[in-house]
Amino acid sequence: MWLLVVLLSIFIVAVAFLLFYLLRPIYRPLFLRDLYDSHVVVTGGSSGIGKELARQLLHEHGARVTILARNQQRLDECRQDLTPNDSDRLLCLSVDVGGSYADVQNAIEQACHHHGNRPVNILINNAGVFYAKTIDETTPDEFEQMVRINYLGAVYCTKACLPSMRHLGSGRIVLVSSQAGQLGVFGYTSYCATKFALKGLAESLQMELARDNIYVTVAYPPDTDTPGLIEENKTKPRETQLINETSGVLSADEVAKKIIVSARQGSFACWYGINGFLLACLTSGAQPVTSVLELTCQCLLAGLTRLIIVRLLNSFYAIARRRTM
Ligand SMILES: NC(=O)C1=CN([C@@H]2O[C@H](COP(=O)(O)OP(=O)(O)OC[C@H]3O[C@@H](n4cnc5c(N)ncnc54)[C@H](OP(=O)(O)O)[C@@H]3O)[C@@H](O)[C@H]2O)C=CC1
Ligand SMILES: CCCCCCCCCCCCCCCC(=O)[C@@H](N)CO
Repeated sequence: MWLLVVLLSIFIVAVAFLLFYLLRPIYRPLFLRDLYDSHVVVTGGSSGIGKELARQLLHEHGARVTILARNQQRLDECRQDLTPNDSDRLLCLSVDVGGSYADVQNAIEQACHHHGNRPVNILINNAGVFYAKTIDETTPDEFEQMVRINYLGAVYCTKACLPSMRHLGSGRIVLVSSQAGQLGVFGYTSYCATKFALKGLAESLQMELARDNIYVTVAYPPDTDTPGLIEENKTKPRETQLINETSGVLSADEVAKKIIVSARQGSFACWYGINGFLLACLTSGAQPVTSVLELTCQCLLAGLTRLIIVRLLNSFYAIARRRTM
């Protein structure tokens, strides 16, 4: 008798799991309804984190996506990879986001027009360049390029998308910073500054948008396995590499996934792993509160995270002092 009950229970659980799995295509769109057919602009969407964001948004959330990046050949390849059947749900436009504001504005207008005059529901400012070099090795031109693309690019795209978001009465703006936007790191004098700048931008912006039902998210990924990182590693000082290893390397897939979740929830900070969590507590400063649980952790862990970072800084400074040359 008991054996029968146990076998029956196992059978019921197995059938439930099978149904749960088989019915995924039907119930998933119900949960993801809020992104289905919405218009998401991903800057720097032709490579790495941006490409993965575009892929997930298109294929897992049913969104309409516009990718902005410069290199036309890379955009064409990306289009082939993401939509081999040439769907009109993906638009790839060549524009330098850190170039002229008029060009960016024009690209955003074109994007809205292409997607049936849908305003931009979510803007993900992800385009970025990074050269890991000390201040002596970084050229003035590289400093300027990083400020233009990493900072001004985000300002221009945000400014161009805001009027239509305001008109719609809702929206999300994501700024892809980095853990190097939360603490200064050897070899990132130019890069860190542009990533710190995004937090200042985000805090002021969120205050200005308080009445508009538009939420700002800042993402702080650690090293992420992308073509950009492979390029960066070619010139990365050993010191920078050793410091970055503290937080390990993530896949672009993991990084993109949490950016999408955080943007949907309207969380102000998007962090990764235990180091990311502790850094987010340590650097929460005067940022807006979007989760009571996070606020509780920030208050309770303030002293402890400061002690942890001072301990770590000692080891980072030891690495920096050992430099020979
Ligand atoms: N990979 C990592 O370790 C980490 C990355 N980040 C940040 O994540 C973002 C993406 O990084 P990742 O995926 O590695 O980068 P990749 O180098 O792999 O890709 C960068 C993308 O940005 C585009 N881009 C660069 N400059 C411009 C520009 N002026 N106008 C428009 N598009 C531009 C590139 O296309 P094109 O050159 O054709 O314009 C490309 O599509 C960056 O902001 C980076 O700082 C944060 C933490 C860690
Ligand atoms: C109390 C808190 C403890 C937390 C530990 C902090 C560890 C610091 C590690 C710094 C990692 C910086 C990665 C930058 C990645 C990046 O942006 C480049 N790859 C360029 O793209």
